[in-house]
Amino acid sequence: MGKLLTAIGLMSGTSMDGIDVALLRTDGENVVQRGPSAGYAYDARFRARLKQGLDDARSIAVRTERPGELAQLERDLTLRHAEAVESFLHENNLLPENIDVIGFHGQTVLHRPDEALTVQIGDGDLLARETQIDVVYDMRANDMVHGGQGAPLIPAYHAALANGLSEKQEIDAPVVFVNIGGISNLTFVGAGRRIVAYDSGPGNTLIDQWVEAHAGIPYDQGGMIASEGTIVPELADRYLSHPFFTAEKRRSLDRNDFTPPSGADASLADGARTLAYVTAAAIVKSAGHLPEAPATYVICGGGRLNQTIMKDLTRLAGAVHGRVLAAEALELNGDSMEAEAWAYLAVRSLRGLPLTYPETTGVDRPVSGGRFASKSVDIEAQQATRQVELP
Ligand SMILES: Nc1ncnc2c1ncn2[C@@H]1O[C@H](COP(=O)(O)OP(=O)(O)OP(=O)(O)O)[C@@H](O)[C@H]1O
Ligand SMILES: CC(=O)N[C@H]1[C@@H]2OC[C@@H](O2)[C@@H](O)[C@@H]1O[C@H](C)C(=O)O
Repeated sequence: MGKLLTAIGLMSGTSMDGIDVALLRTDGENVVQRGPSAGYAYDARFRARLKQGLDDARSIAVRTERPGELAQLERDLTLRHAEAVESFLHENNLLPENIDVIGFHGQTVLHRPDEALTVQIGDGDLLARETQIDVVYDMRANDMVHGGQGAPLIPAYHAALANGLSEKQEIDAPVVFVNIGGISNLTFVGAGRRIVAYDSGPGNTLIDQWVEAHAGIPYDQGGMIASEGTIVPELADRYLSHPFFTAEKRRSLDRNDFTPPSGADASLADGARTLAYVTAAAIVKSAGHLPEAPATYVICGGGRLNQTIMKDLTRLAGAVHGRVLAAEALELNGDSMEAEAWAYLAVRSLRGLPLTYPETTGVDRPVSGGRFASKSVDIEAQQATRQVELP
């Protein structure tokens, strides 16, 4: 066992609903001690700025470019993360010196794996300065440099969690972890801890876009709207016949890879119902590319709170002998898992351990990643300046 470090993970996912924060003590390998977690929601104005940021990012050709308002947005996003850390520490009676490292995801504003281009805005140096905690950030870039899709990165953490679960008798192997966020992704954990992972299709983004456009609300709480509708088969087929599902190679997704239906395609309830079905069916369809049919599906991410998705998933996976469980049924936290993962990955990065593998992102060989921002860089810089100024 390596030295245990205390890490905070920060995730602002593709749903752009807020910042998830989680504390973890870990050696970056098998020891995972989960601590408190919290979510800090964005206000509607900031969400709108983030959405505008996706448009501004479309013209980026080199990943350091920040066209339009992106530079200011990156600064404001980072400061919001610093505030989230400050609140989290305060709420849990912790001090910056109790934390060894922060794993900072930032916000994905552009993801084009076919062009080896992925951009997460988030200024690690500024966050380290503001929080007075060392930061590891920009964790997707090195994977892409080595031929990977740059996503998903959570599988290494899923594998560590599966290790803890394997002692529980009630779990039938093989297990697949499914994260239903804005986009959905899955991690298969097979015999000998073999992990196979990829993005599995649209998650909540299409549903969110649909109910926002036609009901003025950010998401379909509990899947209530969907529960009153009927599946429109032609619309479902349009999504499920996308070449993404039949391609030879698994490809990671950008938020904009699937576009929402038009108002003419369905009523509000039927549209929500159809998109919930598409989310569930996409997961089971994508699971068809795994080495074996999963016996247990562990569902994480906000989509597990949409009961219509969960009912469809239970039925569709059940038809191929898979049992569907929400993360909480295994005493895991489906809301904070991604933030926990970023804490875990930060510790792996510090230790030079791989973050990604050929069977998770398609990378050439297992590679580590992440950039390091020291909390003390400024003090050193100031001291250097003072020395220069001495007569
Ligand atoms: N109570 C609820 N009922 C139904 N859906 C919900 C509920 N709470 C959250 N969601 C859905 O979950 C989404 C947020 O999920 P999550 O936080 O897992 O996504 P994310 O981390 O932003 O995305 P990704 O994993 O793709 O990066 C919301 O946009 C919403 O659609
Ligand atoms: C480029 C990017 O930010 N991708 C996200 C997104 O949200 C879900 C899915 O698409 C996954 O590939 C990834 O996030 C998760 C947390 C990951 O990297 O594991």
